[in-house]
Amino acid sequence: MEDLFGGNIEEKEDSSRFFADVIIPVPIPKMFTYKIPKNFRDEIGIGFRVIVQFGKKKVLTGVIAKVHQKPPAAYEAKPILDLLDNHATVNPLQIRFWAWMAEYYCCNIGDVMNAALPSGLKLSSESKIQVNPTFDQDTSPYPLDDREETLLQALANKGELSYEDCESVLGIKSIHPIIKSLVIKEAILVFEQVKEKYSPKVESRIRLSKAFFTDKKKLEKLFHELSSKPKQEEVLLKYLQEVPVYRQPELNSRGLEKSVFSEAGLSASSLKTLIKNGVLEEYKLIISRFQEAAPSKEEITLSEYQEKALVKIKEELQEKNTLLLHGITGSGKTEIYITLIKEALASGSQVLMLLPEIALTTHMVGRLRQVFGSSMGVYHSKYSDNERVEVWNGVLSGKLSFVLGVRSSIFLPFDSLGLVIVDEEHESSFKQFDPAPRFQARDAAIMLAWLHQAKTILGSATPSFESFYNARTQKYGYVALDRRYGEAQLPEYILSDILVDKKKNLLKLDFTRLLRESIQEALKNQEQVLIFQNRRGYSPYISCEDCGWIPECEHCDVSLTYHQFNEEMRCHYCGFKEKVPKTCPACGSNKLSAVGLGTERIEESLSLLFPEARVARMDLDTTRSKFGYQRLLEEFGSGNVDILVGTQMITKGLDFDRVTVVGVMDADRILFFPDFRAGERAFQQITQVAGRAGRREKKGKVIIQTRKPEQQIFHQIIQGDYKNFYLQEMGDRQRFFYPPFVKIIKIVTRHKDYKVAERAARNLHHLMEDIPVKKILLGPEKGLIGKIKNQFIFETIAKLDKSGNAPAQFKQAINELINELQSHKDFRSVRFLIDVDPY
Ligand SMILES: Nc1ncnc2c1ncn2[C@@H]1O[C@H](COP(=O)(O)OP(=O)(O)OP(=O)(O)O)[C@@H](O)[C@H]1O
Ligand SMILES: [Zn+2]
Repeated sequence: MEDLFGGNIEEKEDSSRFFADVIIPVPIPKMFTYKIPKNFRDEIGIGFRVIVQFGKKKVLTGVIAKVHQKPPAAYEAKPILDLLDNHATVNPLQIRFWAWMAEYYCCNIGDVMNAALPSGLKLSSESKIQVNPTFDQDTSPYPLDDREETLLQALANKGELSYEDCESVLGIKSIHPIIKSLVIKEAILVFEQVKEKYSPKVESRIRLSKAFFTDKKKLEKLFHELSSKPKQEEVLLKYLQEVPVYRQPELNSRGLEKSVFSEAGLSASSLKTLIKNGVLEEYKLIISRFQEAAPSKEEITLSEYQEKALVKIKEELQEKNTLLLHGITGSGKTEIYITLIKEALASGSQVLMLLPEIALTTHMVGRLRQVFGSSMGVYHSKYSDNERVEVWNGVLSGKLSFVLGVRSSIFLPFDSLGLVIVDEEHESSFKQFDPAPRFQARDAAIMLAWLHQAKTILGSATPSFESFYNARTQKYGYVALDRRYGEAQLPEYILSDILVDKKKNLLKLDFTRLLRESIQEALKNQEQVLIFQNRRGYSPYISCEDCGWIPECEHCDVSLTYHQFNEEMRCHYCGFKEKVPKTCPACGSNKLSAVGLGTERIEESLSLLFPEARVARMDLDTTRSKFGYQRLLEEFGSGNVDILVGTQMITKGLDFDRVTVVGVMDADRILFFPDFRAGERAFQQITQVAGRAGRREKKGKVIIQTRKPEQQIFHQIIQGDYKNFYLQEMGDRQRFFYPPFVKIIKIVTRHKDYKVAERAARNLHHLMEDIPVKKILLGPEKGLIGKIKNQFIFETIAKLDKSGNAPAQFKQAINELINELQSHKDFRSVRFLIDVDPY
């Protein structure tokens, strides 16, 4: 940088130069050393955010990992351009955690930083800027200078500006100090992608106009006039009844939510007239997600069994750091967590509770909010970036000592965790597949807890085999809770043979007679039904009855899924879509038929079979909008829906009173999936969805449709015989070298040219054979899906001996091999991905 920081003067002071190692959010496997300008030297420290130049033009936010006096040997250190904080935004424990994650999951610490920090905390030349909707210049305590005002004006006109736009608006080169200042003044928000743009929730409210509010006489006169207009009078009376402004004048400024009037059945046009005549006024209030909510007083009393489990948990945690709470569906694990969280908070520790994305419902949030009020933060991926920044800062300032969140909440700036809870720990969505870091949030949470010397509780009705294995080998503590709370009993299971019904002509629209009759019965009793099929869309594919042609994605090696709703064929891997062909492009036949079962088709069949029932569907396609999932749950909860069809979204955590029948449409599909965990997953998914039935007095019924009812797994599910199922599967895993007996690392090679991808994968494979650790290498093989988004995919699977440091050695070696290969000109554009524990 020119002489922004008085470069000339610094030259003379060589001996007192200081340097900082900075983590920057780029996929490069190291930190960069920058020079600390003299004017920052006393203020800067580990975990502070700084603005640095990277490459020729880029400006990035980095985080300081280390301050020292050693200049880099290979390059001339550039100066840090600016300091964004006057305190650490990231604490040293987090930096250790990031470093651990980068090493364990074979990625760059910059990738971890990128995943960890919300984009609002990462100002860069790629950032976009918007006005903070809650900013009000008239009431803001911070005056703006001319340039800031110009920029704000431009933002107000344009809606958003890129970093470069900001530079050209003001005609200057280094825009970051101005942006930084506006962020501090809370006038603007920084974001990364357009979809993140923050629009706050606004509520329309009504209050009494000043003239009437301050002058009682005037109001009396008004009532006199309104006596001939009873509807308007009614509206005004309602307001004064809800907001007694004469007894408590301070209440008027907040007024009353507008919807209160319509909900009370009062005339909307009268309200409008009163506003027009200046009696009432309407204003907009921005609703924060972080409303002050006071905990409610209500105390929970644990049942005898819950109490026993609690005592045992505490006992076990005296010795063990991690504990598996194996409590059947509906056993009341949540209430046990609540008691433990309360105790941890009372002792001054922080608490983190992780839930899978789709289990983080209003219901769960509401339940915990009742107990913990606004000292609890909620961290959800559907929240805007700005809301995530608020939670981050809440944890940093100590305002939020308890966070309930999805997998990314492990990155929040906790500094004294005492307890970490991972609920539904078996859930596969704790694993992040793309992009790097490809971490398993449950495993990472255990590491995080260890760094804090905190305890971890893993909870599930159907534990993952890894966790159960760790419990059986005494690495984890173990507490079982095998009784449902209250009077509720486990449901009755019935296997329904699809082939038998088919032969007898009893199969109608893919429903066996038993399932149809059970649904009918439930409907008659005004009970609710869940139908589970883990496949969205109408049908997995369509096919020509004459020549067998199947439409495929142009960019991926998969067939297109038929979505009847908008008459489209869609690729579930890259989003490619096209209209459904009228005739077969291969042979011209017009006999194209839908093959297989998706949720859309089941929804349609249900409407045909039960025309009087209200049917709804819950899958990725119906829950894309921010509140889509929530709305469906509310509809179902309030009884507006009789039958809910869904993918694995309906298997998690739902706790509704009136569900008595659960149908599993096609259990074989889950069971015969080509993956070593198919059995484990089938056990988990079927048990979990079954667990939604009969959670109150009335016993539930679960009907499993299958073509192979003799399969042993079904009988183990029915008997709740997790242990024997586990033992049997573990025998196979040991014989065929699968986790938890070995460590698996998957190495993926991708390139747009098939030959190049294959050759690179082969080369790497050969090189890996020479890594001197005990291992089995499988591959390289075309991926299960051979091409995604025009990139051909080859995979090698390494199975490593878990003992000793074989995995660590292997990881280090592959990183080096990949670097070596990539320096070869043929392979420069090949992408190699390493996925540690890829399941
Ligand atoms: N001590 C208690 N007092 C009152 N109600 C309770 C108590 N314990 C549990 N419940 C109620 O029992 C039901 C089941 O509890 P909860 O949802 O915590 O089960 P769970 O173990 O999480 O089940 P799942 O694994 O199926 O989600 C809930 O409606 C809950 O409110
Ligand atoms: Zn595709």
